[in-house]
Amino acid sequence: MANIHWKRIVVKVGSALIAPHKQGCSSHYLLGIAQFIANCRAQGVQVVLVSSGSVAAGWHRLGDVKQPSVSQKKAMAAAGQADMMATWDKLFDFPSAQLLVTHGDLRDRERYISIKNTLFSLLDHGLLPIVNENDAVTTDTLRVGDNDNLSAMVAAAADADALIICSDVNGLYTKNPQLHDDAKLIKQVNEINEAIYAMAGGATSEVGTGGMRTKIEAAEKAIAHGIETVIINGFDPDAFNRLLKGQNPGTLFTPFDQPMQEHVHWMTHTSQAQGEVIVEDNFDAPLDDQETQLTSDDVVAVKGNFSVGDTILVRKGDGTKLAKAQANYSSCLLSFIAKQPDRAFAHDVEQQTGPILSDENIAILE
Ligand SMILES: Nc1ncnc2c1ncn2[C@@H]1O[C@H](COP(=O)(O)OP(=O)(O)O)[C@@H](O)[C@H]1O
Ligand SMILES: N[C@@H](CCC(=O)OP(=O)(O)O)C(=O)O
Repeated sequence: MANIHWKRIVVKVGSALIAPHKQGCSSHYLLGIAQFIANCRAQGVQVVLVSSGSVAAGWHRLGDVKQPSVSQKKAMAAAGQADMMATWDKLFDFPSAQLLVTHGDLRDRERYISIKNTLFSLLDHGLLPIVNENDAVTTDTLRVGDNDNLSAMVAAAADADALIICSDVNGLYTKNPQLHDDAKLIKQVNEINEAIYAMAGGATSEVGTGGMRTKIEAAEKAIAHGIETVIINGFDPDAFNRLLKGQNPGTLFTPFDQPMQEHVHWMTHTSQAQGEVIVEDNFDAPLDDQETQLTSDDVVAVKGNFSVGDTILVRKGDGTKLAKAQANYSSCLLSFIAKQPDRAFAHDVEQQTGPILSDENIAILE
C-alpha cells in the first residue's frame, strides 16, 4: 500500500452502511467514511464516491414489502436516491454532485468518454462526484446490476490509482464469515484465479447485492487497469485510520505491473459484445495489424443485431475468442456482403466503407 502516492481514488460504499435497517438513511456509519474522504482531499487526493443504498433507503416508502419485485425495487431506488444524496451532502463541507449511469451508458464509447469528461470536470472544480447506477431506468440488458463492478468501471474511467470497497466484513475470507466461524481473512491477493472465486459467496444481508463474488469481479477489472483494490470493513473506523497510515486493514488486491492500454481495458472489462462475427477455424491473421485486417472473405457467419459503433466479438467456429472490437459495419450490411457470391461487388463495398473492425478500438483476446 502506498497511499501517499495516490492521486485519485474511488471509494465504494455498500448499502448496509447507508441504510442498515431499510428505514431511510443513517449517518451513523457514514461519518467515518466522510472523514476519511475529507482527509484524503486535504492531502490532495481526488476522490470519487460510488454509493449504493438508494433501494435500501427508499424501501420503507413502499410500505411493508418483504420481497420486492424488480419494479418495486426501481421505485424504492427512485424514492431513496435523493435521501441518500442529501445524507452524504450533510456530512461534507465541500459540494458534491450526483452522477447516475447504466451499463448502456458505460458500454457506449461516446457516452463513456462523456462520463469520463464529466468526472474530470467535477474533480477539477473540487466537487465530489457521487456515482450510482440509475436503477429506476435500467433493464436486464442495460444494467451493470451491482455497484462493485460499477465502481471498478468508474475507477477505470477516472483513471484512479486505488479502489476502496467498504463493505460489512473485514475483507475476503476463505469462506463466508457470516456463515462459518472458522473462516480466515486473506490479507493479500496477487492473482485472481478460480481458487479465489471459489471462496467468494453471495450476499447474506437483505440489502447487499452480489456479495463477495462481485467484489472479486470488480478487483479483477481494477487491477488490470493498474488500480490497487482494497476491501475493508466500513463499520470499523480504525480501518480508515490504518488506510491513511498506508496500512492494509482488509484484503489488498495488487495491481498489474503492466496495466492494459485504456481502450483495450474498456473493450475487455466495460464494453459488452452486441453480436458476433464468426471466422474460419484456420484464420490466423493478427486482427490488430493494419495490413491483415478482417475482410468479408474471412467471415463465415454474423450473429446478433449490431449497429456501427457497437462492440462485437470475433471468434472462430470452434469457439476460440479472437478479439472484441468496435464494428464499422452494421450486422445487416456485414451479413449481406459476406454472403455475396460476387466477391468483386463485396470488395467494392469494403473499399468504399473501409475496414470492418475499428483499428482504434480492438482488444485481442487469445
Ligand atoms: N468469502 C467471503 N468473505 C467475505 N464475505 C463473504 C464471502 N462470501 C460471501 N460473503 C458475503 O459477502 C457479504 C458482503 O457483500 P454484500 O452483502 O453485497 O455487501 P455490500 O453491500 O457491501 O456490497 C458479506 O456480508 C458476506 O455475507
Ligand atoms: N444501485 C443499488 C445498489 C446495488 C448494490 O450493488 O448494492 P451493494 O451490494 O450494497 O453495493 C442501490 O443504490 O440500491
